[in-house]
Amino acid sequence: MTRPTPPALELREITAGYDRAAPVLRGVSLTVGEGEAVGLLGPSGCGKSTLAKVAALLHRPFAGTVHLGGAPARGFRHRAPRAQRTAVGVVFQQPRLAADPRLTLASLIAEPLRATGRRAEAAGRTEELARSVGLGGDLLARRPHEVSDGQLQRACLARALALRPRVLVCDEMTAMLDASTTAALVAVVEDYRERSGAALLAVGHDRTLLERWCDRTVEMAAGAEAGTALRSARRAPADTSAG
Ligand SMILES: Nc1ncnc2c1ncn2[C@@H]1O[C@H](COP(=O)(O)OP(=O)(O)OP(=O)(O)O)[C@@H](O)[C@H]1O
Repeated sequence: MTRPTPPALELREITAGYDRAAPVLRGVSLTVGEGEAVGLLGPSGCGKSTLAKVAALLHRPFAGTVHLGGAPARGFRHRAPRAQRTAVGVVFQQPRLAADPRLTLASLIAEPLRATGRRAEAAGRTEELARSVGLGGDLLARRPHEVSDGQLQRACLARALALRPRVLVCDEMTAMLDASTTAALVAVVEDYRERSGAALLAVGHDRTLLERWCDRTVEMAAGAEAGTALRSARRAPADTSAG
C-alpha cells in the first residue's frame, strides 16, 4: 500500500509574535499540499508576514510546529538545519531591505549557491537564473541602487529559486510593482513550479491576483481570533461552457 504524500508545508497550531504576553497569531494551522499554490489574504497587521516568516523558518513561534515535506522543522533562523532552510525560498515585499546594497545583482543571485559551497556551479547557474527572471546584459554588474525596484525584485526572486526550493513563500512580492512586472514575476514563479512541482504560499492584499494565481485562498481575520478564523476558498473551475 502506498503512503499518501505528506504536504509540502504544514503549520500546526502556531502561536507567534513579538511579545509572549500578546501574540499576533494564536493557534494558526495552515497546510500547503505538494505542488499546491495557496494565497493568504487578510487585513493589514493581522499577522500574514509573521506567519510567512514562521513558514520560512525565519521566526521561531512561541508554540506549534512547522513541518516540511512531513518532517518537523528542527530549528529556526541560523539554527535551522541547512537542508530544511534551503527547502524554503522566500521573497519579501521590499527588495531594498532584503538585498545587500554592496553586492552586484549577479553576486546577489549567486549568494545562496556560494553560501552552500556550490561555487563551481555558481557562474553558470547565476546566468541561467538571471535569464529565467528576465535579467541580462550589464544589469547583472550593477548594484541595487543602480536598478529599479522591479529589476531588484527579479534578482531577489532568482536568488530565492537558486537552491531549487520545494516551497516558495512570496510575501507581497509584487506589492510595489506595476502590472506588467507583476505578471512577469508571477509567470516566472509558475514556470518554476511547473518544472519543479514546488508548492507556493503567496501572501498579499490583491485578492483578484491571488484568486487568479492560486489553487485556493485562505483568509486571516484581524485581531486575536485570527488563529481560529482562517477561512478557505477554492478557485472556481474555469468556465468551459460555450458562450
Ligand atoms: N519586528 C516586530 N516587532 C514588533 N512587532 C512587530 C514586528 N513585526 C510586526 N509586528 C507587529 O505584528 C503585527 C502583525 O504584523 P505583520 O507584519 O505580520 O502583519 P501583516 O498582516 O503582514 O500586515 P501587512 O498586510 O500590513 O503587511 C502588527 O501589529 C505589527 O505591528
